[in-house]
Amino acid sequence: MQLLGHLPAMSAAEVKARIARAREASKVWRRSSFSQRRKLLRILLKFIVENTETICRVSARDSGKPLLDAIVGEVVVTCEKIHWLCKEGERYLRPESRSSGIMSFYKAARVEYIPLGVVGAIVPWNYPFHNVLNPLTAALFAGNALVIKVSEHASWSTGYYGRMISSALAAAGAPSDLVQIVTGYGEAGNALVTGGVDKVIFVGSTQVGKLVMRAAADTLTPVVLELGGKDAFIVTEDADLDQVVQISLKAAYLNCGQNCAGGERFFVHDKVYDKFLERVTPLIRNLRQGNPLGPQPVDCGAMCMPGLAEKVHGLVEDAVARGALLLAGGKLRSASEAGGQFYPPTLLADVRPGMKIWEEEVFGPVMSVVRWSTDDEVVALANDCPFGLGSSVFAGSQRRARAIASRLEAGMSAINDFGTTYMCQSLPFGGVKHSGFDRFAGIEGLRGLCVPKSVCEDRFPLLMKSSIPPPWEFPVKSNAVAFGRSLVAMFYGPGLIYQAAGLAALLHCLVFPGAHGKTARGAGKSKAA
Ligand SMILES: NC(=O)c1ccc[n+]([C@@H]2O[C@H](COP(=O)([O-])OP(=O)(O)OC[C@H]3O[C@@H](n4cnc5c(N)ncnc54)[C@H](O)[C@@H]3O)[C@@H](O)[C@H]2O)c1
Repeated sequence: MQLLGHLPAMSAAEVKARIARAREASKVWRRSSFSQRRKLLRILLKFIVENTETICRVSARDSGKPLLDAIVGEVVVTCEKIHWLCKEGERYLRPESRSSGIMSFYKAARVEYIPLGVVGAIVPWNYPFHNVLNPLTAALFAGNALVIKVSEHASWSTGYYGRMISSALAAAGAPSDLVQIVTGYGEAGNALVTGGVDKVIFVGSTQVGKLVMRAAADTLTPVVLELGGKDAFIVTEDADLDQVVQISLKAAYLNCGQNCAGGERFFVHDKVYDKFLERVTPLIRNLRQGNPLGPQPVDCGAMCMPGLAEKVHGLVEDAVARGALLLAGGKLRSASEAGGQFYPPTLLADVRPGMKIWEEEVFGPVMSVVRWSTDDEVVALANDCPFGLGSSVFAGSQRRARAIASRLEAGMSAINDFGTTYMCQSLPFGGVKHSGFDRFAGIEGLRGLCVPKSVCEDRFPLLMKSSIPPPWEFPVKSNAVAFGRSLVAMFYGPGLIYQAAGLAALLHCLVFPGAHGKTARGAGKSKAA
């Protein structure tokens, strides 16, 4: 809650000017080779590896997260992404052959992945470094320019990160205007959506996602919506509790719970419910919270967005008033008293439908525990939620965990683990229901930053070309329809006899153009017709 500096709240005109600069740069970069793009990413990667701690300290100062959370959530995932793009990105952006079907058997078909041009990204404050590098690395690798609007709650760090990006562009010989960072409020974000970019990747709340989609409709700008989440974390009676306990704490309290794909709803089987609570309660009560840049290591840091601690506390109070058990945390201190906006790691047991916390995204350090006893029941409880981003299922048998996960309404499922679908950068990231649609990251997300252009050409140009068959030439002949019917029967008829009859009828049409009435009967003509 201290002033770090000032940055411009850009006007719509300034945002448009940034898009125009990016547009010019994109015209150069779209012709770059994959090896040039890899060179740029490797320069970034080298800088990140050599300056990991500084990157984390800058993120901690801007967002209040502990350094370890920054290493895991900001640096490791970014390095993993760059590594994946360099290793496999080209394979998925090269032209891809496709089958040409029956009628076009003499054609070669393929998809070419053409850079979109200028990608616009609007991102939140929870991971100031990764939220910038995530769209940046993919958009540039796919041959685009990027205009990125960072959050008004985490803009200061873009000074350092922006210098890193500019230096990397210069060192790689890429156009200096290829990446434009926009600072400001919602109006600047709106100007980006309506300012003529070729696609918008919006990462933020469901509420603002709807505004973005509405604004994008005017210009028919495609949008990817990566919205809120309220992930289910399911524990069966035979799960390995030693493994589950520590992972569940990370799922709930990493980055002080400010994760879109964070564990919020912990469904624990009746038979191990009390044991689970006995194990996690003392650990949660003993988590150390404080200044992430102080002399002592801390387990939990601060909340970033002003007012978020009050909002989280409101949800906890409502749950307790409606019968939930408060087993740890749950006390709100003022920012001046606490030395910042801190909300303690909180544990609620016996959470049930009807409480606000059952439905609303918390986006804070609260583990809500729910009791269940049959697999059908837990699937129904987990799916009783407006969000559907990530999920985790822990069971003694991987088969049972997989069976439960397959029934969850979620974009991602980690089996006997948490968050691994995000670490595997070849996988698409995204949700269902109010968590948004379309995918960012992974093969699908990378290709989504391109126009998938369909191309079809002659497979043997010297031997065979398209020509209009005589019955169909203008003016069309009287046997044109009979010829068409024969063709359909020959290619798609059910069985060889039917197809042979079609071929005979087709030849008859060609040899006796005037005798169509008799010849086509029976071949390709249904009884009803
Ligand atoms: N699914 C994901 O990948 C993902 C990742 C991180 C966070 N989130 C979600 O983000 C939310 C928290 O972030 P937040 O509070 O910054 O979200 P937010 O929706 O308030 O803001 C996100 C961004 O949108 C901008 N914005 C605000 N009004 C706008 C408008 N009218 N037009 C265009 N842009 C506008 C903001 O300035 C900010 O940069 C949570 O709901 C969380 O679940 C989702």
